[in-house]
Amino acid sequence: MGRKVVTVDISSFEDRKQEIASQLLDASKDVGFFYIAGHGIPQEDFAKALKAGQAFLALPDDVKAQWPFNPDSYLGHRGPDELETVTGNRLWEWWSVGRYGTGGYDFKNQKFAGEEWPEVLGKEWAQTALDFQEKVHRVAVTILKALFIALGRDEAIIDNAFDITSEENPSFVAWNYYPPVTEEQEAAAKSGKLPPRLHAHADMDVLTILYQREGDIGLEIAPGNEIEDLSLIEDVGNIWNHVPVAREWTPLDPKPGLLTVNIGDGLTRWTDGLLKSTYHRVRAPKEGDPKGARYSIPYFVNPKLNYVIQGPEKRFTPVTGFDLLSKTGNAYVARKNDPEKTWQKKAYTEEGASLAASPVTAVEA
Ligand SMILES: O=C(O)CCC(=O)C(=O)O
Ligand SMILES: [Fe+2]
Repeated sequence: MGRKVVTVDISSFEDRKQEIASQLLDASKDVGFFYIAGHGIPQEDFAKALKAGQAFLALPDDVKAQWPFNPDSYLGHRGPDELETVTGNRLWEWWSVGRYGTGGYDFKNQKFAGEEWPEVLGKEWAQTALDFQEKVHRVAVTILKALFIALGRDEAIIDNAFDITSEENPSFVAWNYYPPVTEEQEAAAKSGKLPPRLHAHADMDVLTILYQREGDIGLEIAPGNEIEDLSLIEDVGNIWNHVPVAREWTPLDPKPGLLTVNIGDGLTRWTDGLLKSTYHRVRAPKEGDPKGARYSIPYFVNPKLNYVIQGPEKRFTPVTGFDLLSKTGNAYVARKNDPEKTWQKKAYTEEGASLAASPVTAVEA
């Protein structure tokens, strides 16, 4: 069985709007993940952004702890307590910044409170993060406009809701770091007990633009029946909250020069379920896989803090940009702080058990 994963070339958008729009709509109604060519971002920009993230992640834990994860803005550092239950090793680490670094919210004035950057890395660091966000944001806006054109909706809505210059713009860039595989993890993997490096989830945002480092395999998607369960999207705090079992996983490996893009829960809500937010995970390394560190750079695109999104059919309750972030962020923290670790145990047992299932191959289109 194959699943069609499409590559859409978005170059010369003004001249090819309709063609790009219909290709993106097909990809988004079906698989919800696609590759983007012709995005215009040179390879050295990705290399520079990767280096910036690596520089932060290489700092000592007590330094990184100065920028703890803020569950309302979804910004900051997560990692030291993300230990998996089988071997006790750290599986995953995360650092994210928006237009104002990791600055929190000023609730009274409904905007970001001020800039906060890791000055320990020098002044250039912030500029690199800002430049990168600007470039990927442009790609995101093009894709969202194309989808709105395909749906017969006003593309000017996109310029307004995703205005990068607004003090209410909460879109952000993140770096995922998956440490090298330890001997204990290799042993656990052989007996099929190692959980995924990043467990199955759907993104909470409207759109995610993902840079995957060349050679860093492991990303898998599970489109299909599961996305029909729209009650999971109705719960805004859904991200990470439930454990999909017995899914069929399709590898979505990095392709040189292409970006990987996926529809998030926010766009599923905004289109009354038409565009699909798809489960994905980073599987545990298998025998014969590279044992080194893995990195990826997602850019999560969200509407302005007070911007309300709801589909024309009003199938889901309206939510703001702030809701999408804070409800998922706070659900994550609550789950992590559960002394019984109920969710983690369930996730690791059930997902670990389904790892052996043979994947469904991606068919190029
Ligand atoms: O590391 C990857 O390839 C995927 C990351 C991801 O799904 C996420 O950050 O939401
Ligand atoms: Fe994701």
